[in-house]
Amino acid sequence: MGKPPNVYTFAGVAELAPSLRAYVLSAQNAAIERHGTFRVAVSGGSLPKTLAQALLAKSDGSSGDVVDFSKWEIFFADERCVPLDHEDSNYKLLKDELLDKIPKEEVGEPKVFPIDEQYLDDAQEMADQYEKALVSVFAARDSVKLPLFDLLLLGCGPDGHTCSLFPEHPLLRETDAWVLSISDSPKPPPKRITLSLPVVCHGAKIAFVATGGGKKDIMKKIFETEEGRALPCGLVNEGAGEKVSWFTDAPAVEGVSVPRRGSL
Ligand SMILES: O=C1O[C@H](COP(=O)(O)O)[C@@H](O)[C@H](O)[C@H]1O
Repeated sequence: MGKPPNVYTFAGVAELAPSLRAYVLSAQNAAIERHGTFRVAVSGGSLPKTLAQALLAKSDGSSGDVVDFSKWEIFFADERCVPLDHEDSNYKLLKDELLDKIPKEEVGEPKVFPIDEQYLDDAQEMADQYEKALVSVFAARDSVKLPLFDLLLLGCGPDGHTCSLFPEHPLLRETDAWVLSISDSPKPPPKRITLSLPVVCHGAKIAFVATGGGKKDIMKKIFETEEGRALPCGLVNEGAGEKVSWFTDAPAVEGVSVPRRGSL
């Protein structure tokens, strides 16, 4: 690995949210400058709530602190094979926490890429169709080896999983596909689709948000042990190095020694 990931720590979520906002908007502004759009992959779990707290806050009025949702293309880092209005749906979670609360007249409306509900019974077909959606946005599969997300916003499960990439699962060895299916997820629901590890690590920027005392043990494992470095979150740290930033609160990293603590 080159340079290690950045780890930012705040007293709590209220203190973390403004820095997450600054980080996301810096990625947004750079992406719009580069290619006119901001392509983001978003996780479910605890992330959408914190993200909403960051993005729905009032702007400080500076030129860089403007959310331009009209330029956002939002994809799902992983999704459960359930209807879009199901309690387990990552899309529903994002919709309830963030999308439905966006003041569209002020900051525009993002283009969102949910799963296609007609493939709910067939996780592999669902993954193939989602990959096709990525191909249509990120150019032809043959000409682009991997899709380049401007930013991936990820969670870290208490077992070290991220997206729907679970510890020791054979999907971690996948090197070719962009989107994978899983039918034996150890965390319910069992049928899901997920971005592959190479796609995650290829992202221009990758942010993990891990908050609360419930993450302390897994953070210790990821940052302090060999075993933890082989967990999905550890593999992203290893594969993407300094492109990775961890947004944590004090309870999540209490007593954890991290390689590089920074301030934004
Ligand atoms: O099942 C999932 O869990 C992870 C982690 O969730 P968290 O609540 O511990 O933050 C999440 O990132 C992923 O998108 C989701 O499908």
